[in-house]
Amino acid sequence: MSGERILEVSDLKKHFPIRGGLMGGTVGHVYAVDGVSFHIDRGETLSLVGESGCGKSTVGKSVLRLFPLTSGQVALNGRRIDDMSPGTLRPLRREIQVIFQDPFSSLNPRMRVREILAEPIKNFGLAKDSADLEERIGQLMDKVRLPRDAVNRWPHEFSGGQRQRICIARALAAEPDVIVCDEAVSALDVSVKAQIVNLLQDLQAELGLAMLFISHDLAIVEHMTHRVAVMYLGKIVEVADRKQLFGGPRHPYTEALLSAVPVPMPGAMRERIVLKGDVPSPINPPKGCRFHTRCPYAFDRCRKDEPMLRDNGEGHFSACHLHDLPAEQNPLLNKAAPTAFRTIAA
Ligand SMILES: Nc1ncnc2c1ncn2[C@@H]1O[C@H](COP(=O)(O)OP(=O)(O)OP(=O)(O)O)[C@@H](O)[C@H]1O
Repeated sequence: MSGERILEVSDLKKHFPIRGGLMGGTVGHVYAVDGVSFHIDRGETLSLVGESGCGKSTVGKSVLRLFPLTSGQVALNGRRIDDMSPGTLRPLRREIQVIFQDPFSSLNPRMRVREILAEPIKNFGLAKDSADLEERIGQLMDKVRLPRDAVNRWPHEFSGGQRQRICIARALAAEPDVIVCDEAVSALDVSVKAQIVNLLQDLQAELGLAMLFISHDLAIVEHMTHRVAVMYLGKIVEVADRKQLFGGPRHPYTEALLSAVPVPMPGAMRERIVLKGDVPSPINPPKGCRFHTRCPYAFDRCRKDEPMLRDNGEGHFSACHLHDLPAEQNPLLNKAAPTAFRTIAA
């Protein structure tokens, strides 16, 4: 990785107003994203993981500026885009592209593949002439390993995996620096999933793309990411390098999430940690640490003070009061082996 910062997000908040009452006024807010910071460098993948409803997609949509932000900053290639007018932002949209989960609904059924790929090239004025346009379209098909003559076909003539390749080609057509993959492989069959992940990794290495990989599937993330950020109820609770995070989680929520990831080893299984209760509502998040209502290690302070995300060693960030206890009293540091690798005979 070059260390060239492509995307920088600082204290991002997105609160959706809840309308109600007789006059239809604002009666509350959904605190979907409530103070999230991260960065992604050229050639790097940051995966954003967490249970459904924790705010992952809202982070993705916020950095794509699909709606106005409540507060915070988003810098793309060093320029702030969070407060840009739609007109100023339009040409910069080339630099950040998205691949959504459902390749069936994200392609216009009335456009052939050629037109789908030509659209961003034309919109951003990237082709010199029609011969250049045609060559670019051909090269995009090569990049995603589809035959060039398939450009004359309609989206419904392709399988799910092939359609996702077309979505990737469309994202690449704009020559972006960063791609947001919002559950981009979640709807695909297992074998197709692996092929698309491999393709994304190859393209990243070839083009130096930065990737924000939004996923609830930790088994996929473990296979392909550089760093991981774990979200819970609108906040990032842990960020670390892939090996650090999977090898020794420093937040009880991450520890529980990892305990549910299957181990690719016959006869072995992880010691499963089942969290009590449901995820609280993002309309009225718990005071103190948002995770304390479900945390197996919660103590008094967790119910009162909100823990800050901070470096608890070697760039491994977590937001948990346990790290203020003496090491021998910190249950996260006193495992026989890190949860992710602890196996017990089946
Ligand atoms: N437009 C909206 N208006 C009101 N609330 C919203 C809106 N979009 C999302 N939310 C709420 O914000 C919270 C976070 O949603 P978000 O889709 O970002 O979560 P997620 O982690 O991506 O979950 P999933 O994987 O299920 O999509 C949820 O409680 C959701 O209901």
